[in-house]
Amino acid sequence: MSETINSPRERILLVDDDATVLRNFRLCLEDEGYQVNTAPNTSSALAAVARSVFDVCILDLHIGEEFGLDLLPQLRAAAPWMRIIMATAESDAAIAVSAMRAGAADYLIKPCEPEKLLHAVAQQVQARRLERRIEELESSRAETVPEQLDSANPVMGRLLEMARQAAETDATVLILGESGTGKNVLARNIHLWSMRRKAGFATVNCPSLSAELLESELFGHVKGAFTGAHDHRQGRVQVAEGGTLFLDEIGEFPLSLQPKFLRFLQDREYERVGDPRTRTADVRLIAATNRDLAAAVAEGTFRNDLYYRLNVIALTVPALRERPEDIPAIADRLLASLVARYRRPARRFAESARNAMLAYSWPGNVRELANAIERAVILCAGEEIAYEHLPFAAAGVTASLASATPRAGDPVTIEQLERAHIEAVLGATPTLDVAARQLGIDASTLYRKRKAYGLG
Ligand SMILES: Nc1ncnc2c1ncn2[C@@H]1O[C@H](COP(=O)(O)OP(=O)(O)OP(=O)(O)O)[C@@H](O)[C@H]1O
Repeated sequence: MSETINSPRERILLVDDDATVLRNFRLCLEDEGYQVNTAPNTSSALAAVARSVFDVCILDLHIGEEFGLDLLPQLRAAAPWMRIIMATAESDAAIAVSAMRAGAADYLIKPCEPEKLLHAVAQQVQARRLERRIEELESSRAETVPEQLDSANPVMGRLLEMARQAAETDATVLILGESGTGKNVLARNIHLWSMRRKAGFATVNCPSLSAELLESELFGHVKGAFTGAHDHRQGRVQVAEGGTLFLDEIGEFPLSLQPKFLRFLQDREYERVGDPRTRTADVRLIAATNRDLAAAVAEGTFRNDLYYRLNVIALTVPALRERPEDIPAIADRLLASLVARYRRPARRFAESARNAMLAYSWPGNVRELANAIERAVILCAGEEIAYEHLPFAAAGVTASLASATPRAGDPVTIEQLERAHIEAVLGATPTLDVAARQLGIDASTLYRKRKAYGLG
């Protein structure tokens, strides 16, 4: 599949044996921006529905020798979400009633003026959009408005720039980074920055399901496909049609299902569980993981070819300790939203709290910061959140460190500032080498400075 700029356009299927009607309807609908496919008989209509996802179908009552009302239940079974408008040359109330009973959404009398056709289609498209929106809301996480993403940190700033550029294309994006750094948030923002923003964003949480259930969750299943499959079910791929499919924790994707997923990634083709018909999807893929996928490939738990297919644009979200300059702004935003949620009096952070938040290494990243602030908002009875309200005691950041840590602009010497910075970085990183890389100096220089400042 080509990686092109794509807008979410509703797909319409026209089923009619009259070539002139097909042509006229098609031109009229395409002019309006719809994506239109035509089928001159029932078998090609069923084949089209099996291949692609349509939002609306205009079904002629008489298709040559065939009767549209006979095809209606088959179309409904193959594509229960598709809104069907029956079209006929005669105004016959009895047929209209039968069509509606059989599941048609509307009824159109031919010949009809373009305005009438467009009006009827627009009504059904609107209904489909609403349904999709509900499906999307149900499938997405509780907080549907993604957090604002900007950064004062140059590495994170470049990453956001790349993410915005990638959002304009259909390229697959792989988001890497420690747990809690905001990979989900970034994925949802990429969707919102893209042309696909009006269509669905569906998340699949890979580790929460067995290989069988994950396959059905992704691609859907038909009734009776396996024990417990009491009904047809559309997969997340279909919920995301025209939009974005987000695979969270792709590193945990079951090895046995990886070949099927690789094929989907390459061709956007798939089958529902229990249904041999091949379908195509129009979705953009974003995947995220906190695992080292290259290591998983080396261990044999992740397919090499899948890794290369996913790794088109890789964005590594830095840990919070690597972008401390973002802590104040994120903390302020979190404070404002949590205060509103809990209707609590806290309005600002005391200096001691700000210093402690800057000095701490946040191994759980933004998630841990959010939890700490949530706790503080609940505990704080006044307007100012102080060091005491933050859950640091157990984490090893002392009040004296917090209150004594100098910041840029404070009336302190460069040495005092350097010492505090080195101490904080040493506390936040696992090894001297990592600390040296973060500080932008070589390990031997850091070793000397550590000794000189008496930092152990
Ligand atoms: N820039 C931000 N501003 C405010 N809150 C944020 C920001 N980034 C992340 N968060 C919050 O931090 C928490 C963790 O974010 P998210 O779930 O996106 O992280 P993740 O990297 O996907 O985590 P995991 O790897 O565990 O799935 C969420 O509650 C999210 O709302």
